[in-house]
Amino acid sequence: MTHSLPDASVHVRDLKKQYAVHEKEPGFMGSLRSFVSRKTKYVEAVRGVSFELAPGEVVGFLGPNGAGKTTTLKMLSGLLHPSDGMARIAGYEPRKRETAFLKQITLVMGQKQQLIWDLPALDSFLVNQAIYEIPDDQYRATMREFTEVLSLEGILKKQVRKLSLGERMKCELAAALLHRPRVLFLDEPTIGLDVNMQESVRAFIRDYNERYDATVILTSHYMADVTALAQRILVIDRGELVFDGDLARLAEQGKGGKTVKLKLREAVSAAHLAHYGHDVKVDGLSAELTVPRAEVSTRAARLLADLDVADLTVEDPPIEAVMAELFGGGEKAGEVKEVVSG
Ligand SMILES: Nc1ncnc2c1ncn2[C@@H]1O[C@H](COP(=O)(O)OP(=O)(O)OP(=O)(O)O)[C@@H](O)[C@H]1O
Repeated sequence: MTHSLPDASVHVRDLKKQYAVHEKEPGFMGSLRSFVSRKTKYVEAVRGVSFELAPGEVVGFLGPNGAGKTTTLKMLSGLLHPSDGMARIAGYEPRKRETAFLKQITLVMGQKQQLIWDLPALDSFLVNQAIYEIPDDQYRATMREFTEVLSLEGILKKQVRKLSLGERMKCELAAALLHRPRVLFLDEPTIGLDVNMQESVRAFIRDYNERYDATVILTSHYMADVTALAQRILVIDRGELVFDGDLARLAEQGKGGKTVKLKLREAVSAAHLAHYGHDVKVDGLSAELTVPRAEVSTRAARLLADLDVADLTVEDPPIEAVMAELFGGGEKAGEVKEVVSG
């Protein structure tokens, strides 16, 4: 399909967001005291993030809880004003929220809904058609396409409140993309969905990206979403970008070594395999063990020389393991500076 569409590139330079949080001590006296001396905390949620995305690029935006992902996406879609720095999306400055900009983007938040609860999804679609001034023929064509790719037949006329979570999420995505935006900010679009539904949502995003050459920034706690869709990964930690590169390079950041998988012709005990590596697992004639990254070739050569091996493969650890190793799986909030203003 050919398009004469505007450039869907994303430029972000030194973007920052500081939240001011006014604190109040508990109880009535606390309320009174807060009239006299208000305690304000500043949360440095995003601390100078820079990156560029080419049109049509799909990136996974990862990081531990509270790292600043949602805050960044809200700034890029113009919902939040940055405290400092610059963003340019498809040639527009998001903070201005110009109509032409809003027609080029969408923000989908898996935990928030935009569909009207008591009406069928179709009614919300018509509202969006009016808001985004979608011509009738384009609306019909997009509806046909989405109905097929997302299997929406039969659910569009049901009250949204009566849909399952997965059905509702499919309608949410359709509503959010009905105006055919070129830049997609997807914040946990598959959260809470079962594995099959996650796969349908992924297939839809992939199809949309290919059809419209859309640029996509995707956050997800399900690494399968990221590995299935993104060529490039951005990792944010405590408000700062700590990694920008492809998945394989991210896997190399882990110190946990590589996984060697073996198919053996003769059974070998786990204790014996422990001479070649750690985290040994044996299941009949299949075994796996972890070996240090720098010694993969020498250990593999020793395994092949010493044992009756039918097949040997070397794999990077799953990306979940790398992320858990990098961030310890713990929660990290933005850094807090305490200031008292009277
Ligand atoms: N409205 C707000 N006021 C004050 N602090 C906020 C506000 N929104 C977010 N924060 C704080 O800013 C930091 C970044 O939050 P953000 O929601 O952007 O992180 P996240 O990476 O999306 O996290 P998660 O993966 O848990 O959704 C956190 O410390 C959070 O508590």
